[in-house]
Amino acid sequence: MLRVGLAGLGAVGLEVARRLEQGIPGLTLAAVSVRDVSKAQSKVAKIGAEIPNVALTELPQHCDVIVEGLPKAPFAEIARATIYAGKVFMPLSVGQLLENWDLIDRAKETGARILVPTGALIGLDAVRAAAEGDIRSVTMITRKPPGGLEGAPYLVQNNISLHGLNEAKKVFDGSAREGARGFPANVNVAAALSLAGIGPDKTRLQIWADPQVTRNTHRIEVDADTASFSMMIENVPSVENPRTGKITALSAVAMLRGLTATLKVGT
Ligand SMILES: NC(=O)C1=CN([C@@H]2O[C@H](COP(=O)(O)OP(=O)(O)OC[C@H]3O[C@@H](n4cnc5c(N)ncnc54)[C@H](OP(=O)(O)O)[C@@H]3O)[C@@H](O)[C@H]2O)C=CC1
Ligand SMILES: O=C([O-])CC(=O)C(=O)O
Repeated sequence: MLRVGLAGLGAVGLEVARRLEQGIPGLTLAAVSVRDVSKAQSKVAKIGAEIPNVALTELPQHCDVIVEGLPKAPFAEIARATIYAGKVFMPLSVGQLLENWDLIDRAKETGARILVPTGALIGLDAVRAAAEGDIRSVTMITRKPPGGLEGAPYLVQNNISLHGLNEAKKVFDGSAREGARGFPANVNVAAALSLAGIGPDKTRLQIWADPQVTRNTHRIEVDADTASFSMMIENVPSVENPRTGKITALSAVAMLRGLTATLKVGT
């Protein structure tokens, strides 16, 4: 059995916990790291009773695989602990991976693996395949309800107000790296896309605050020597955190399942 640990039990962590509790062949929920055990326990009864709640830095001692579903601030703590311990690290705060890039070299030394789920996005299988050839351009266009973008550092730093918006407004146009830095709770998907394709500096990103949309919408356009493709996903917001699409947690579950599956489909 592979022992899974969950760092954070919000929209991502709680759903992954529920699915593990229901049973996934070859995987067991071994430990969690949460701030409020009683809050977690009201949703997954075994937490704190049979499943230990431990400090973030201790989680890797109890587990083979860690799924990270934290805000930006504690990311580095769990990422470092997991990678230094040579375990499998599955981050959802992918933008923070770009900010802690030294961890890739450290993982090569310790034997750790960093597996990034497709998350709230689509089509990273095709982008990875195209990257084996020559990709000319990758562009992502994200549309979110203005409320979902409120408080983003880029908006604050540039005095961009979304108050009373009644038509779509482009609030960012730049590289995936700059976008992930300026909107750390909003476009981890752009960081993942960039890692699958041509990197965070060449991947272009537009972010629109759009009062007409109720779902977080991401469109990808890729031009490569092997194929040109465009794909769009409209994410249903999760109950625990409306900024996070429901499919994000399920993407991590699908990736976990793939760790032990006999038959695995997709690149
Ligand atoms: N890659 C992708 O496609 C996507 C990535 N994301 C990203 O994934 C991450 C998780 O998202 P989501 O689940 O919605 O986030 P939530 O805000 O719903 O949950 C975060 C969880 O982390 C807990 N937490 C905060 N600080 C600590 C700490 N120091 N130790 C332990 N637990 C802590 C919170 O606890 P408490 O409730 O007590 O504060 C909460 O349970 C975010 O960075 C988000 O931006 C989101 C969507 C798509
Ligand atoms: O859920 C989404 O649509 C994407 C998201 O928040 C992120 O990438 O951080």
